[in-house]
Amino acid sequence: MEMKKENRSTESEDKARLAILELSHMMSVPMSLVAVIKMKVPEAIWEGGSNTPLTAPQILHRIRPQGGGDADNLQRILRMLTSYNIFAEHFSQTGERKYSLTHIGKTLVPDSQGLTYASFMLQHHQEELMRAWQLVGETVEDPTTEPFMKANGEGVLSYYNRREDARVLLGKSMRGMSIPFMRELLENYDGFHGVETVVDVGGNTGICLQMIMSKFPSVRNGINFDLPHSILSAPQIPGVTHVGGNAFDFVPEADAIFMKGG
Ligand SMILES: C[S@@+](CC[C@H](N)C(=O)[O-])C[C@H]1O[C@@H](n2cnc3c(N)ncnc32)[C@H](O)[C@@H]1O
Repeated sequence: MEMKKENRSTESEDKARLAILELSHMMSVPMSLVAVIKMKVPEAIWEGGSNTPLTAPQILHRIRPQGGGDADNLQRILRMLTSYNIFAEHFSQTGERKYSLTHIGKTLVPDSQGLTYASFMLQHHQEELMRAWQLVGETVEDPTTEPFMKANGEGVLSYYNRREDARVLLGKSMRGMSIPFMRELLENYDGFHGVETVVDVGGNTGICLQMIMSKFPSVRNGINFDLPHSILSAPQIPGVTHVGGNAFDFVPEADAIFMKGG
């Protein structure tokens, strides 16, 4: 029997329903990604560059050599992340599912310098930030206090000031993201020729400044300017002075200002 036209959904309505279902489950993607990073699944598969496709029990054996764990649940997580192109799925002749890393998955494995995007993912999904995200609507309904403060009983600056582990994670996440980016940028940009003093506003550990100065010897003075808590863990870098302050109040003088966000 033919359905009445008004009861039939259009193709775009079908797509809309699928899209809203996917959005409703979106949380499963970052949470599963964080879980596999914490369990060191990408390193277990990569194993020094072999990237050999492995079954879930084989991966479990590598991450838990002492035994235990649930391979079926690990496989569920791997299959879901495969649909987001983190892992590639391979079928053996006996029908077993095996998993290797895609190019995206490989970004979660530390390179020869220990750099990885895994720290960036962990930084953005730490418990205190996740609690604040649950209150994002309050920025509209009651913007008098920032969500981080409402959720955690202290402001974000005080949190990073107090928690060295959080500062270290932030530093690692910035390095993992910024060093590959800066390598690429400095290969193609030569605007620092002849410049003597550069201030990096929001420079965090000062790594971008260090890379600029090693490519452009004319830059003899680097000023790494960041909020006071951020420069607490900044390492000593020859030629770089770490200055604490708020860019909305002042920015130290220099020949050139550099600024790069995450
Ligand atoms: C996303 S990180 C970028 C770090 C670095 N530029 C990089 O690309 O690796 C942003 C930095 O800006 C700093 N920041 C945020 N607000 C600031 C302000 N008002 N004044 C100075 N620094 C600030 C943060 O502390 C943090 O280190």
